[in-house]
Amino acid sequence: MLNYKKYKRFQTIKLKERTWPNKEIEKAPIWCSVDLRDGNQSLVNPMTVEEKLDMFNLLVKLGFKEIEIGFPSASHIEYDFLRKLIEEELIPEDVTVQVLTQARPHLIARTFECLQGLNKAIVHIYNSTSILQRDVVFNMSKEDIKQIAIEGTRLVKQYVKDFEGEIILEYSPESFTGTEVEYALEVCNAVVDEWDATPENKVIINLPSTVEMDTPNVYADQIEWMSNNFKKRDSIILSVHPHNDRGTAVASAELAMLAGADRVEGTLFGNGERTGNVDILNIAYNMFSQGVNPELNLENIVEITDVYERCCKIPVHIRHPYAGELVFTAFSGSHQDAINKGMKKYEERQTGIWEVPYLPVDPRDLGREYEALVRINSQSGKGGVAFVMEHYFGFKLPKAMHKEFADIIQGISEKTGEIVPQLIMDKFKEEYLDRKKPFELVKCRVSDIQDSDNNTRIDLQLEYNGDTLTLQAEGNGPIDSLKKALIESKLVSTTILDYTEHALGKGSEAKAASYVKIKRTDNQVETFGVGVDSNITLASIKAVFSAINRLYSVE
Ligand SMILES: CC(=O)SCCNC(=O)CCNC(=O)[C@H](O)C(C)(C)COP(=O)(O)OP(=O)(O)OC[C@H]1O[C@@H](n2cnc3c(N)ncnc32)[C@H](O)[C@@H]1OP(=O)(O)O
Ligand SMILES: CC(C)C(=O)C(=O)O
Repeated sequence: MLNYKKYKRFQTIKLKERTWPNKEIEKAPIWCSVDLRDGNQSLVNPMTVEEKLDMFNLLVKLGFKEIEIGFPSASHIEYDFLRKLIEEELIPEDVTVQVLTQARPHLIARTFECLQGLNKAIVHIYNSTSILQRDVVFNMSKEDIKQIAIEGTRLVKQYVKDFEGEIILEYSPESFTGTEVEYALEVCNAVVDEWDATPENKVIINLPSTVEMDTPNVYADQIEWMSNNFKKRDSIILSVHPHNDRGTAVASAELAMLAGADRVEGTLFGNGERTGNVDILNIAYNMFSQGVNPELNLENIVEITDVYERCCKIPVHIRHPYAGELVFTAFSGSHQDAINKGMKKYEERQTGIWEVPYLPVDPRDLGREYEALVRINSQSGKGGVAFVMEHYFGFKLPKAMHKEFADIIQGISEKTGEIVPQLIMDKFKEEYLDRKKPFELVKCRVSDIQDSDNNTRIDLQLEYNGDTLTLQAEGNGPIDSLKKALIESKLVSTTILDYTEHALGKGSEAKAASYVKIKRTDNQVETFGVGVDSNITLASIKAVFSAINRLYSVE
């Protein structure tokens, strides 16, 4: 049995009048990407300077205005990367870079050395305040730990005096979720005081769930409690930095925003220590899917995925929210049917409001294609096959024909697994368009006539079981004339039950696709036939022979 008694629950807080459950996310927070720092420090092989630059450029393109570019005092690569950004003037004017350092004198000194020449930066200092780390890592009292934060702030302040650019301070009581809130508050208030923060010169107080330890509602309570109890709330930008140990970082960030967070730190696809940071794309697309402007340029998820996979060397999972290869794909019949119908209604209604079953967002808004919405295997149904025929090849099969063709396709997919669109089309040709036995239409002339009973004459040349046949008849229209010619030939006995057609393609290249449903009167078997031709009359005649060939093919 699992030894669950080995674990204890961390204290929750008893918030009496929490307000966050009644709120909604109405605007984007200040986003800060920590891909180049928290994301990078968790990689098997941290990014090279070139890869960091690729990632930085992507983040700028996505519209991040605050980017933690690294921990310059940690390594040469980190240091050199910031120097490159500064010396080659690669930081756009509206982007503020952020650098992380422990609240330790030599690391702060090195950080400021690296920052020289920059107009504006966020200097992010941290020390762990958690009960556990105070004990096992530092073996220090609460007061001593608070002094690390105060001393770090004092040092930054000193360096700022000789620094030509603007410095914003960010302070993180690292492992906040393992810290008593009262103590975290005491440390943060001390930093705010030491910095002399004012509403005009705000300090960023970042409350990380360095390790996600509880359900998102507990994190939200902690954030709301802190937000309500800061001495100088108006002088603070309240930031959160959720990790994903329990797999609920996105929910934690969202509830924290309801609870008062102004700013969210996270990464693309949630890369970061252990199970990662919060996935900023996920939160942003969630907002977008609820009609809230995420204030990031997220139109091209394919490009975002490519750069991320290249720089981090981590593949994006096929089921990753919004980005995964399969997240807009249905294999199962009932989902395919609902998507197919929903897409048709969406196109017909033209309301501009997206409402399609199973698809929380329009894949095209993210730079994804509709084709991948439906893929066919043995779990698929007739709606899915019809969707593929229409969206890949332009054939709008009549509703009554869906089952007939889907059954043929399922017969194959049950044996072979997934069946790709081109194979579906190949089968469609084999079954309907290319049948030449027992009848092959060699020539066909349809002419208008002046007759009291009939207005059309048809002349046909056919190959039939190795013989050449010529048939002709008069009727009201081409199909009626054809029907009469076939009856007179006595080779078949059929009734035409249904007929539809539509244009295939556009402009001068357009063809007609015709569908007929025919019944064999001797055995009552019914089937569809399909004909395609640039001449609409010929398309319908071909459709009749397609159906007849299907009905008589086994003889
Ligand atoms: C939650 C987070 O993600 S925080 C960010 C973590 N990121 C990184 O650590 C990546 C970059 N880090 C590094 O390159 C290195 O760890 C450095 C440069 C920061 C420090 O390197 P070193 O001093 O050689 O080693 P190390 O990290 O093991 O230092 C541990 C010491 O720092 C102390 N320490 C750790 N954090 C702090 C802090 N915020 N303030 C003061 N002391 C600290 C520890 O108590 C320990 O002290 P001890 O040597 O007396 O036992
Ligand atoms: C430095 C801090 C913000 C951090 O990365 C964390 O706590 O996870």
